[in-house]
Amino acid sequence: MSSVRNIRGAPKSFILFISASVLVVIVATFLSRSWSRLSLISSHIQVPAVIQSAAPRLLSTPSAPVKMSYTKELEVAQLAVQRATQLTKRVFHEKAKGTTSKDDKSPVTIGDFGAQALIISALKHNFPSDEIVAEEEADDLRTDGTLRDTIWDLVSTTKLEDESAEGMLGGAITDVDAMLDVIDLGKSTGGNQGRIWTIDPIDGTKGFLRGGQYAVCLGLMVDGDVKVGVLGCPNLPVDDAAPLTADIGANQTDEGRGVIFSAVLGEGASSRALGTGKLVDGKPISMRPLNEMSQATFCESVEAGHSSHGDQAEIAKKLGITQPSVRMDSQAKYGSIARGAGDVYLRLPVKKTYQEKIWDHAAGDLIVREAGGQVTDIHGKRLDFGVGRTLANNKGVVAAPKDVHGQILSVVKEVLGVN
Ligand SMILES: Nc1ncnc2c1ncn2[C@@H]1O[C@H](COP(=O)(O)OS(=O)(=O)O)[C@@H](OP(=O)(O)O)[C@H]1O
Ligand SMILES: [Mg+2]
Ligand SMILES: [Mg+2]
Ligand SMILES: [Mg+2]
Repeated sequence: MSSVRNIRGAPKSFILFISASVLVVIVATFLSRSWSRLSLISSHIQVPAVIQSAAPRLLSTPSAPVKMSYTKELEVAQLAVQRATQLTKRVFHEKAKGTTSKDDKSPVTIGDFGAQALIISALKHNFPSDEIVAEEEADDLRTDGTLRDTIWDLVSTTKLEDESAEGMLGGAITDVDAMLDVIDLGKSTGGNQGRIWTIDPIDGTKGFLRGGQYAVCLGLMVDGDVKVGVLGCPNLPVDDAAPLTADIGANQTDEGRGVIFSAVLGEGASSRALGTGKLVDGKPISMRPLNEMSQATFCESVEAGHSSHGDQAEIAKKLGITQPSVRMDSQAKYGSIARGAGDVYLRLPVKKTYQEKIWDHAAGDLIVREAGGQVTDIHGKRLDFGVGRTLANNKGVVAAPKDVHGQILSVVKEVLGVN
């Protein structure tokens, strides 16, 4: 029987099959390259948040996970923190920093109330149905007219210099009574359901009063997990490579100081100079590799009542660390180790009954983890932000580069006598 053959004698059907296969491969390669080029281009285009979050759902197969980048949340949070730091800096430079004492005897200033009002108003403008857990409440201001008017004077006159940035935050609060109501929107009980913002308008109030480190802190939790974290640190050097120094004291100038640390879960951490209008460009940050434990720099609280200095010193000694620890107030400690200016932050419980507040740790925890660190309590448990306004399931904090965290934790447990 004769069959149709080509020059090398292969059957025609076989040649057709090979040609079709080659064609399929060429078309597939072309499509996949075009797709990645398209993705690359789209990553440089500012696409509205609503389209960004919907796009993966529309383009991916039904089983693929939906990627949320929290673009709008991050931008609003950074701008809100930036605006709030303008108010706190005005308080420091222009106003008498008179304090009132809270029930736990800790200080609160006009800066704390004012910063909280400005941040909540920006969040409510952009995300009206989100809940908020914030440190301060307006009770004292409702009965003290002078205090209330001083704060209103600051809040009503603090704006970002860039109109579109200020517009994104919704502009000014309408009047003094609205300001009190806005401050009191931060009374959510927290938990592990839905979207909850956590605000510490001035963390390290004692540091703020001394002219030392403090931080304006904002975090977004979704179902108990921190997704976005932002820390504004007006008194830290802008330069990520600047050596870590203790409290800078009351006579500092703002020159070369002021930094915002930010992170989105799964997308890394960054730092940028704290400005007064639009956000300036940020750059990625990461913890520094620690080749020799003896070279590690430890950060700890200034207040011995917040973290045991004695236990910290013993832990450092057992690890062979000779350098004295650097004491600084606030979550500036988290930001400093995240950018490799220090290595380890220990917060060692002083009182059995004290429960850490979620606003003292949410942003810092995410920023350190996104910069390559591990953050746990003294028992090695991840910090659990989903159980209310406090970290009721945790004791203390151990934050360190991922690869040495276990080694440090075992010495912490040994010195504190815990499992
Ligand atoms: N007993 C006790 N133990 C642990 N922590 C406490 C305690 N009392 C208060 N606080 C909280 O400490 C927050 C200040 O953070 P730091 O400890 O990092 O700063 S400091 O160096 O001690 O000033 C501080 O935050 P701010 O009130 O925002 O300044 C408090 O929430
Ligand atoms: Mg406080
Ligand atoms: Mg605080
Ligand atoms: Mg505070």
